[in-house]
Amino acid sequence: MTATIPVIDLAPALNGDHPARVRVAREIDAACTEVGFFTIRGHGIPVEVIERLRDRASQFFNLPLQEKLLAQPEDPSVPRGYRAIGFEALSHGNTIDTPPDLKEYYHFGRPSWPDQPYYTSEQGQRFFVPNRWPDRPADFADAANDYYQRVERLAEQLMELTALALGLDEQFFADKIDRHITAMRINFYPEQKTAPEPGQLRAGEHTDYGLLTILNGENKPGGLQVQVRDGEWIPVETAPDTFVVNIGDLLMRWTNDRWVSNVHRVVNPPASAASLSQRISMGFFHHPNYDALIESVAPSGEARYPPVLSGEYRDEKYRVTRN
Ligand SMILES: O=C(O)CCC(=O)C(=O)O
Ligand SMILES: [Fe+2]
Repeated sequence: MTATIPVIDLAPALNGDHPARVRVAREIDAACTEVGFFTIRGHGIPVEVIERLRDRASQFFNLPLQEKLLAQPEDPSVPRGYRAIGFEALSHGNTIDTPPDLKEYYHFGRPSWPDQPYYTSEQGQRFFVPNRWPDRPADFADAANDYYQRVERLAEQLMELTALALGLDEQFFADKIDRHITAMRINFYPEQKTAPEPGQLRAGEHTDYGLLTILNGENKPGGLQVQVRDGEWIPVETAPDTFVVNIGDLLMRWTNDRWVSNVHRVVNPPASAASLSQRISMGFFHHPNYDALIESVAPSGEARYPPVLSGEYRDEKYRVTRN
């Protein structure tokens, strides 16, 4: 039987009593154990918020390249602003050698933070980097900040359910994510006017790095696929008012491999549709406080990974995926 991505309705957990939360947590546990991906509805984020950011992103990415490049930091290690095709190969994070991804992206984080050493020290500045916004469209920043803040709240709620699903206190993760270093990326996969190089994809196969990725995608030719247990690649449907949630490496390590940070990729559109197939996806890469130590907690038994610091893990992944 072909595996499918489970759809989980969050509404009973967000509005309901403890037994309702436990039922939803069980669904999350099953999905993360089996495939590491699930789709959520009933999440409470208005579709207008999603559509507004999608629309502003589309306006930006359809500007001339010269104008977009004004929003590209010169220093390649700055994780903010615009990045053009050729900058990144995600597969390198999993030591697979491919040509660069056929995507552009816009990288941003929270708009502001407290004036405290955790954020402003030399180390803090690696993770709390001022956003960079283009002149056009004028309210791109507003749309992005609104979206970021709403999904940030959703991530907190999902981490409470995650703790419940793992048999931990619901607040287990609270002090590990209260100063999180989450970045968002809006990925733009342009139409393909020339054939890709051998082995070149919109996004090469990879696993994500952090806790949970919360992604709003688009069902277009040349979309997201996840590799299931028997090695088969299956498509991940992404309706406009839902999010795809997948777990990242740090959460997999935290669960001592009970949950799987699964391999996924974005394929090329078929040649017949390639010149018409723009696609946008918007990913919130929830990542713990940079000083959180990730040690396997569940289930008990011998830890399969040495402890790792959240911030170090992210920096190393950014370094190796830069093309
Ligand atoms: O575009 C997508 O649907 C997924 C992109 C992705 O996996 C990523 O940016 O990590
Ligand atoms: Fe990914």
